Amino acid sequence: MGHGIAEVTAIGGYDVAMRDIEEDIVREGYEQIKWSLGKLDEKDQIDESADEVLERIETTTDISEAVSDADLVIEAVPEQMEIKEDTFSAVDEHAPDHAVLASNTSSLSISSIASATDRPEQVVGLHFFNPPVKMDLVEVTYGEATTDETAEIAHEWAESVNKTPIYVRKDVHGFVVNTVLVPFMEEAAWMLSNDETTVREADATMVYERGYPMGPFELNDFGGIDVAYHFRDESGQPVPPAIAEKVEAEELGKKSGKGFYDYEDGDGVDYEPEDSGGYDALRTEAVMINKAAWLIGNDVATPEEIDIGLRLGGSFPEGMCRRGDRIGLDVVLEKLESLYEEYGEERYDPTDYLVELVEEGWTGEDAGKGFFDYRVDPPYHYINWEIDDDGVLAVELDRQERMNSMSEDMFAEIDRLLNDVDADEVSCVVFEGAGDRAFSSGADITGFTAGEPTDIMDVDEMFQTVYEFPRPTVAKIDGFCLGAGIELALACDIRIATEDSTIGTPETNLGVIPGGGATQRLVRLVGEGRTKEMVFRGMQFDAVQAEEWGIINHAVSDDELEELVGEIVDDLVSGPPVALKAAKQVINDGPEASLEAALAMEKQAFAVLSTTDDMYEGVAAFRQDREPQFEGE
Ligand SMILES: C/C=C/C(=O)SCCNC(=O)CCNC(=O)[C@H](O)C(C)(C)COP(=O)(O)OP(=O)(O)OC[C@H]1O[C@@H](n2cnc3c(N)ncnc32)[C@H](O)[C@@H]1OP(=O)(O)O
Repeated sequence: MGHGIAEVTAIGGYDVAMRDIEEDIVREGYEQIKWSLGKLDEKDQIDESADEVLERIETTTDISEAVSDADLVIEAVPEQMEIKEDTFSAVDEHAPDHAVLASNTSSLSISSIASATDRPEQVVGLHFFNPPVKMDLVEVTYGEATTDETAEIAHEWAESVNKTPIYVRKDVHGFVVNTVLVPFMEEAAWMLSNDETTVREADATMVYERGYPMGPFELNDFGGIDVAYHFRDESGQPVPPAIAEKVEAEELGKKSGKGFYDYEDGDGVDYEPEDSGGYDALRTEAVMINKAAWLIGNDVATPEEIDIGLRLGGSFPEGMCRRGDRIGLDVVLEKLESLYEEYGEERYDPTDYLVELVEEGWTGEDAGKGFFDYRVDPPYHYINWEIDDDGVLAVELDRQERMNSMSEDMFAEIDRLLNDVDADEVSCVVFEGAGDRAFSSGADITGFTAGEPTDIMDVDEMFQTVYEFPRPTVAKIDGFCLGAGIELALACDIRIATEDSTIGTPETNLGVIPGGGATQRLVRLVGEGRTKEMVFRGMQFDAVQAEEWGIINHAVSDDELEELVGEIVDDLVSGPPVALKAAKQVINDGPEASLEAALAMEKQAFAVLSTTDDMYEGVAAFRQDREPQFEGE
């Protein structure tokens, strides 16, 4: 883990001294960084060359040499308190007074670690997820003595190396992510121990019916069953027998060849969709939501932070606060109360904050408020947007952990934004994807088996809203643009992409067809033959071919993208708003009418426009040889 953190830090532009106790170990870490940077360089995922980044990393076995001029020291030694304390005490002795000392522990107390130093107020947790190069999340954890200033320095530093930090405001065991995530595995293990489920039934239900990326036993095997065991044991909590027995038998999961599944003599993870059902998913989710409520009620984290943590750290399709608001907190509370009555276990005891919300009637989205407030300016979780002084509405699809794939919520947020925004304040809309990998990789596939067919069919509303939005829309594509991603782009008026972006309609590979308008919009754009070939074969190709086929307007180099989109936007901003609106309407509606009717539509629009102030302004500007100043009147 240490070398991964060193790599991320160097990619972020910092000089790094990487220290381990033996030359061989530190060299091995360096070689791994070199290999990883080479791969990133090859895939064009770093701005500099691998060698340039490597130049910023030096290795040593001498702790004083490593830390004597450091501003930030990040420890990633084995998870044993004694080793942590020894390391912190040595670092404290040699690091400059101003230096912040951080621990990458995932389970030990920051306060205890800090007590080995004379500067506990400058000690903080910086918990990375594995591998740090790939995983975006960092938990910034306060110890008892940590000052806001120290936590802010750590938070800002994490942002500066392109990570997404969340604050963990109290030093609680498991911090934010594991506090909520561990019950996902544990509750299933309790149910298995009580013969209330089977491994396959639990995994299949959570994946195929509830949309989680892995089942609880699959996840346990993946992360190591001993890790789950120690997590419980360290906190003095009883361990589910199903987990303890596996650890005793040294069946620790994938790494040992056998866990809940058999990876050596069996088929490994082998549950099927038909195994789902029967498992009490709400029981698991209620316990997790109860934990989330406990974190909020005790000022450890906000609902936003918890949900970002679960999405980025646990690859969950949505956070548990959002999920709780959807399920209904009254339903969750009722479930917990009945479990508490039946089993008497502390984990079912509803936390005060959850009870308070329900008593106040704030039971979730349907009530207008739950963990989140949906009443005024409901939150946008999956898109970022702003309108600049020129009226350019920039919409960024932001679900980077899943290639900006579109969940039901993201579809709804785009639709809501375009319906709620005052179109008169908008000159044009530009859609793009957050991060540097994708515009959007399509609809969220994990939602396919979890949702009702009617929910999935509802997505077309958003595409239609985009298509009919009365202002010009532009898709700025850089990276994967697949499935619903290209369908959103096709609903836009103009599409610009970087040359190596991947455009395609892979839906038939999933046994479905495009459902956001591609079959119809593509056929109108590129004809039946090409549409059928693309859709039937689930084709994906680069933007140069997409331009050749007429699917996008321009394929440009990485350097040219901003410039060309900027030029187009400038033209749209300075164009005559009423005429652009009319042009869009006539161009959109014309093909659905007979030529005669379409020409009549155009003629009528022309006639109306010829009475506008903008037309007089256009003509006057032409005569006076100046740029027109259109007012949209
Ligand atoms: C009505 C509309 C219907 C549709 O749109 S159907 C969906 C059509 N789209 C697709 O079939 C594309 C699916 N995605 C892919 O094929 C690949 O991804 C890419 C080629 C885009 C990229 O591949 P790579 O570079 O190897 O990345 P990675 O590890 O596959 O993706 C990173 C994380 O993103 C998740 N992800 C990507 N696309 C989707 C998606 N469309 N729905 C849900 N998750 C997605 C992955 O699973 C993974 O996640 P983890 O890191 O947890 O393993």
